[in-house]
Amino acid sequence: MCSRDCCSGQTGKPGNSCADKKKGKGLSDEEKIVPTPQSLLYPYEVIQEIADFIVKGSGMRPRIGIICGSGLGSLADIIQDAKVFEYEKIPNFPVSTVEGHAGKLVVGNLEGACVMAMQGRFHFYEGYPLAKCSMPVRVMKLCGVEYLFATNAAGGINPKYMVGDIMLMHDHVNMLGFAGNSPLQGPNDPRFGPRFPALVNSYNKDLINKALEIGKAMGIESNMHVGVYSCLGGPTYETIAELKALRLMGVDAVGMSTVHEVITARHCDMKVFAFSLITNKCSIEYDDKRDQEANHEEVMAVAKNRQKACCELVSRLIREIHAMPPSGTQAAKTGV
Ligand SMILES: O=P(O)(O)O[C@H]1O[C@H](CO)[C@@H](O)[C@H]1O
Ligand code: HPA
Repeated sequence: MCSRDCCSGQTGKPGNSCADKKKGKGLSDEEKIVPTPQSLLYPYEVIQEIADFIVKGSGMRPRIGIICGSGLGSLADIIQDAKVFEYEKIPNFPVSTVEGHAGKLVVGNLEGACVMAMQGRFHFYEGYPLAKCSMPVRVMKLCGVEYLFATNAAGGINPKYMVGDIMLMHDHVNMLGFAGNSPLQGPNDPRFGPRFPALVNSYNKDLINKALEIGKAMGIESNMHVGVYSCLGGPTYETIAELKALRLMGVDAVGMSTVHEVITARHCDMKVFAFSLITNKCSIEYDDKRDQEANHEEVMAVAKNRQKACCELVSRLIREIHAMPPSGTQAAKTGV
């Protein structure tokens, strides 16, 4: 008997079990054109298999997960005693298709803490459903990760933001959610989290405050902000009218990622720290004479220039977390 929501109560009917559907047997025309709900793409057991592969393959049980934004892959290069998994070699893992996203998962030690870092994330515009884009966050959870560090390259809408500044995210506007899309769409598996997760206080205030202190100690406080990020579907950069609308909504920085990862992390009760590296200023006036069209080469170049500061911020924050006692039972597990 299958316990999944998609076929519970249907066990007596040939062609209606998950196994039959996988084999493509007995589907009506109507069923064939109905898309699979997002949450059924990666059932708990498949996520568990991927997590087991990583924990066994690395011999480590990470406590902190890092997602490297465009051009910020060097965050994973500073990990020591690293075990590197290419995405192609991880069972059931998607592949990275965007320049500046190497497609490697790095597990090792950073500032004494065991971490796992994604050198390459998955975006909606690559053609992946949101649940697939954020599936690695659930893998992190089942590996034992308590803290998600999500980083991104973003355009600065707040006129005070300069190229190279760092914006600590304290909230988001989920534009893909406004359009009716969510990584949590479909039957809910309570082993991950509740049907209706709350998202207020998603971005851990203690970690934001610690990061601000670290920024001060690094002498970059005037290049650091706390603000609101919004994710659009991409791959086009925004029109001026869209940027004006986002600014009216209180958005400070815009990108094409992170929000669905944060939603997935909060659903399974991970603590979240996220920041945007401002790689370009978004022009929100039609008569702006400056040549400010966003482009990915510029995004990558700015990220490369600022990677040292980003690495230092992440390292120092991880050092502080490592000094704190583990909060959950998962984290209390050491070794494999
Ligand atoms: O959000 P990350 O992955 O850092 O990348 C940002 O940079 C790319 C556009 O230049 C988009 O993918 C946008 O989301
Ligand atoms: N818009 C959307 N995504 C981005 C941008 C931008 O201006 N810069 C980097 N990623």
